[in-house]
Amino acid sequence: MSIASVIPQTLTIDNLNKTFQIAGKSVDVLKDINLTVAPGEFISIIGPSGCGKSTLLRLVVGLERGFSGEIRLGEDLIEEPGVNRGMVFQEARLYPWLTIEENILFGLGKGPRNEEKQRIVQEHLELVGLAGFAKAYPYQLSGGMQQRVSIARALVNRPQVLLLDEPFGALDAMTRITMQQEIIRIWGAEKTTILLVTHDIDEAIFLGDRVVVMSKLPATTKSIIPVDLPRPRDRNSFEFVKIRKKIYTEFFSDVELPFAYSI
Ligand SMILES: Nc1ncnc2c1ncn2[C@@H]1O[C@H](COP(=O)(O)OP(=O)(O)OP(=O)(O)O)[C@@H](O)[C@H]1O
Repeated sequence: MSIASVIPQTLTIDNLNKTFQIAGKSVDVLKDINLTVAPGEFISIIGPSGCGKSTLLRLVVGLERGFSGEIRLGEDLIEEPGVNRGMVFQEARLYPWLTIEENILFGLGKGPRNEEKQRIVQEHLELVGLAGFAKAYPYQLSGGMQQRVSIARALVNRPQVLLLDEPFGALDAMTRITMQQEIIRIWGAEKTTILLVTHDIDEAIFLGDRVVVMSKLPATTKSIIPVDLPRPRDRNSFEFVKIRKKIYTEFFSDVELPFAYSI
């Protein structure tokens, strides 16, 4: 049975604009972003470096203030962090002096009673395939295992929306592919809505129900490409390669390349 008991609601991003002050100048980073994410949908987000992908996730998780437009989960406006959203960053960000179970417990906060907390932590360790590592310390785990712990910590409050900011960026190619399969397994079990930022176009297609391609600054949603392929996906299938080509074309349409490059 799934750990999640809360049915995810629609995430709505309406006319979102975000400006930063950088070196005394106003820089428009996000411009008129509109995106409606269905409950349980998996959205991949790609775009040029510095276009505002992380900013978008930080706005959805409630870490960033001072924007115009609206972000809603169901009927509720998002204005600050809350347990209905969890975030995983590129690096695992675990506390090195705490064991794996203590790291996950830390994410759980004050809510449940002690025995209940132990049960929840154990369930999440099993969910991410680390049942035997409760008493280990982060330094005793590989990078991929540490990242699984941070996924467990983000899921422990049963968030409706999981925000993944290049979560596999620091991993080697082999571990990365394993983690992609793991996240699909966890998503299948939990039915959590997921927004994933990645620089890897294949990863975006392998994982997402739709791929959002953002433009360079000020970033808009340049195109949203559905990936209507059954899972598990074959990265070498004709249909996959066709979508990859379409996304490459979209991705590079406003980017000047420093050398001759054929897509
Ligand atoms: N706290 C901040 N204060 C001022 N400017 C910021 C802040 N955070 C981000 N920015 C600026 O906003 C823009 C977008 O940054 P962001 O990190 O969201 O981009 P990104 O698309 O995630 O980049 P990358 O793909 O390289 O990780 C950049 O120009 C950055 O300098």
